[in-house]
Amino acid sequence: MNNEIKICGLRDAPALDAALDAGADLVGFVQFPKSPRHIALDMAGPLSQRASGKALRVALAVDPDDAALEKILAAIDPDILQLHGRESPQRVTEIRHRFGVNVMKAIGIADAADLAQISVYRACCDRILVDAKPPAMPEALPGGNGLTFDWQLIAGLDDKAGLMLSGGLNPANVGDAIALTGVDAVDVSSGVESAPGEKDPQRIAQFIEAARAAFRQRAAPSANEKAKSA
Ligand SMILES: O=C(O)c1ccccc1N[C@@H]1O[C@H](COP(=O)(O)O)[C@@H](O)[C@H]1O
Repeated sequence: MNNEIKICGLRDAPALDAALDAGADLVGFVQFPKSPRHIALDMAGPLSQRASGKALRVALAVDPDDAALEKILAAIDPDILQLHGRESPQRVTEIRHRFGVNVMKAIGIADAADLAQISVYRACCDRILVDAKPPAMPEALPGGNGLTFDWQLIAGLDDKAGLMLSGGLNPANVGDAIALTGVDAVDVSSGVESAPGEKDPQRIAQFIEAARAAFRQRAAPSANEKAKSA
């Protein structure tokens, strides 16, 4: 993973095109009927085809059984399956082997104790997504709640390889999130919307511009380093 930006929860061609035109590296299609970002498979399939070859296509599912997965993978043909539920490491391993799909497992982070899950899932996943832990309310979604968590927890990790940061990111805070945590990849959903499920093309472009600027800034040598090498 190298300086990647994912725009998730795309439900129509204008929103998808806004993400692709602005340079999104990954685009996500949510398969979770309780979410305002859920998209029916007969619509997700053509959208995914439209993105093929332009960005990596991510299908997001929450504790899917094999029958649901078969349908999701057949319709969306994703490059990556994002598992955003309570899937155990054993279930993730089973899914990867049974379906031959790359898996990104979402891990909810609220405090330092949650970080242990990163190494547990690293052993069985292709990528890890760190997200804010959902609030303990029956109506809360497993993700897409627009909530941030303490980024210092990620900043303090020795190994950030393969980590994608999400949770409450938006055009105004993504630059700080990248600078502070040092991650190579970010993901956003509700932070680029005008209303739940309604993507805002301008906010998508602003988010991608801000994230790219932060990645560039990090790659640029500091004035101190320049002076030393002169
Ligand atoms: O977006 C949703 O509705 C959703 C539903 C169920 C599981 C995950 C969901 N979204 C993912 O959550 C994170 C953070 O989202 P946000 O930026 O805080 O809104 C992101 O990976 C979304 O793809």
